[in-house]
This record gives sequence, structure tokens and C-alpha cells, in this order.
Amino acid sequence: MVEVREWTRDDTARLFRVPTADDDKYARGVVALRTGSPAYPGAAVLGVEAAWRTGAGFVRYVGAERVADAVLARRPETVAGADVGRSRIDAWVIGSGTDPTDRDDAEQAALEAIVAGDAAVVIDAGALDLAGKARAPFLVTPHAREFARLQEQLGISTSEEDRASAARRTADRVGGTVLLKGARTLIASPDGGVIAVDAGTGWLATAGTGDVLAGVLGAVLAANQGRPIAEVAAAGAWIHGQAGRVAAGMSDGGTGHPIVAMDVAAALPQAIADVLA
Ligand SMILES: NC(=O)C1=CN([C@@H]2O[C@H](COP(=O)(O)OP(=O)(O)OC[C@H]3O[C@@H](n4cnc5c(N)ncnc54)[C@H](O)[C@@H]3O)[C@@H](O)[C@H]2O)[C@@H](O)CC1
Ligand SMILES: Nc1ncnc2c1ncn2[C@@H]1O[C@H](COP(=O)(O)OP(=O)(O)O)[C@@H](O)[C@H]1O
Repeated sequence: MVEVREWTRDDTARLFRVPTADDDKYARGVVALRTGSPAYPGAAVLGVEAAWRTGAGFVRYVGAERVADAVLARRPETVAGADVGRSRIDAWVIGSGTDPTDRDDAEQAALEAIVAGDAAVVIDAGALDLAGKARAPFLVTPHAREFARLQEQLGISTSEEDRASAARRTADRVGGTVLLKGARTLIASPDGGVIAVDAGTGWLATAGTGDVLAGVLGAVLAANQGRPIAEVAAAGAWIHGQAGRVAAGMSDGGTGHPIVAMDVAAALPQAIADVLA
């Protein structure tokens, strides 16, 4: 059994800060998302919203025109365009709301260039197959079914291991940090540590909350360059769980109520205020 560290609110607080007079929009972190597709435009909208709501200073978006239009309709603050890759980027988010079987050669080349770059990359959903090509610092964010597919791709046997050992072994094999989503999210780094973050509410089990998480992770990575990716990711997962609890009306205890993914994104500022308090 691998050792598992329980992540706390105090641990999370160390990775968030109040902007000072010395900050500008770049100093707070520039996040770029290449997410969503005509089949899943909402995933792009949710990830962009979440990156802004987590406190990014600048959010860029690149994707199909129809998807970019939806992103801009919701968040006109976003800078969209095909030349995003030539601008300053502190962290990328790729894969949410995409299907690898729909990927054309141009998209393949663009994604490969992102994972071969210097900026940290959140590799989600439909981009998980690219983890093996990554040279940038990266974080893969599978849910249980995606995790099983990733293990299969890497030739890892899926027999009887506990989740922590399986995440640890996958991180080792893929050469990057693995964030295995669930009610209890596990974050494993190639150097051997595993961190656990309890979401604290089952109301998060609803479509699109993973797309929100990917945007959160992009923003926290952009704001915390040079810090251990697993700890930054754990802080992002904790804030996402807290936003779920706030959105579901559980701040004062209680059982809560149904939420949609955009409610989680909308509650991120309050969740951050809670850890900064
Ligand atoms: N609003 C949006 O645009 C959303 C986009 N999403 C995107 O949708 C894509 C697919 O993600 P998934 O998480 O669905 O991929 P999964 O690998 O979980 O599911 C793949 C397929 O299997 C089916 N399936 C899975 N579990 C099932 C079950 N228990 N019972 C019956 N059928 C089951 C689903 O219908 C789906 O078509 C990703 O790119 C993801 O980012 C989702 O995040 C949901 C929200
Ligand atoms: N039962 C649950 N309790 C708490 N959190 C959950 C539960 N199920 C899922 N989550 C969280 O909700 C999010 C779901 O992500 P994901 O499965 O990728 O959804 P989607 O692809 O629809 O966006 C993850 O952050 C996960 O940790």
C-alpha cells in the first residue's frame, strides 16, 4: 500500500494569495484552453468560466469558430484566436469536450506542439492519449473509465490494486502527475507521493463538473509556476470541492441540493474567499 497524504484547507490556503499593488494581469497567470468541439461546446465554456473564476489574470481560448463564439458570448473577457499559441501562456488546458476519434491532422499537430512546449499542461478527457508524448510538465485528469483506458494504453494490468497504488503506478509509467477523479480524488506524482482530496459532496456528480475542474487546474498551475504540480493540483481539487459545497448550499452544514456545473464555477470566488479568510 502506498502512503496517502490527506489534503486540508490549510494546505490549500498556501497556494492562493490576495493580489497586491505589484500585480498585473500577467503576474496573476495566463491560462490558454484548447478545449470543446462542435459536439461538446459547453465543455469549453465551462472550463473558460472556471479559469476566470479561479482568479486567472488572462484567459485565452483557441478552438472551432462556433465554440469560440459560445465562449465569448458567456465570457467576453476571453481573448480568442488561432494565434493564441504565439502569445505568453503560463498553463494550457487541452482535451475537455473533445473526442480523439474526431481529431484531424492539424489538431493532432497543434496538440502535440502544446505538450512538447514549456508551459504546464492539464491533459483532460479526449487528449489523454497524448500524455505519452509530453515533454512539458503535465497533469492528466481522468475519471474512473478514462483511467481504465489510460492504464490499458500504457499496458498496465488493472487487476485488484487499490486506487492509490494504481494511480501511483500510472504516474510512474506516464512520467507525469495523475489526478484520478472521484468522490475522493487521488493525485499521484512520479516521485511516489499520493495526495487525497475529499470532495465532500456527491452533488458534484453531474455532467460538466470535470470540465470546470480542468479550468480551475489551469488557473492554479498558471498562478503557481515552479511549485510541485501535485500540490498545486490538490489545491485546485480542494477548491473545486469547496465550490461544490458552497453551490449546493452546504456552507452551514446540511444536506444540500442539486447543482449544475456552471453553479460550481460561479461559486469558485466564494470558495477562494473562504480559504483566504
Ligand atoms: N457540456 C459538455 O460539453 C460536456 C462535455 N463532456 C465531454 O464529453 C466527453 C465524453 O466524456 P464522458 O465522461 O461521458 O466519457 P465516458 O468515457 O465516461 O463515456 C463514454 C461513453 O460511454 C457511455 N457511458 C459511460 N458510462 C456509462 C454508464 N454508466 N451507463 C451508460 N453509459 C455510459 C456514455 O454515454 C458515453 O457516450 C468528454 O470530452 C467530456 O469532456 C462531459 O464533460 C459532460 C459535459
Ligand atoms: N460521487 C461524487 N462525489 C463527489 N464528487 C464527485 C462524485 N462524482 C464525481 N465527482 C467529482 O465531479 C467531477 C466529475 O468529473 P468528470 O467525471 O470528468 O465529469 P464530466 O466529464 O461530466 O465533466 C470530478 O471533479 C469528480 O471528482
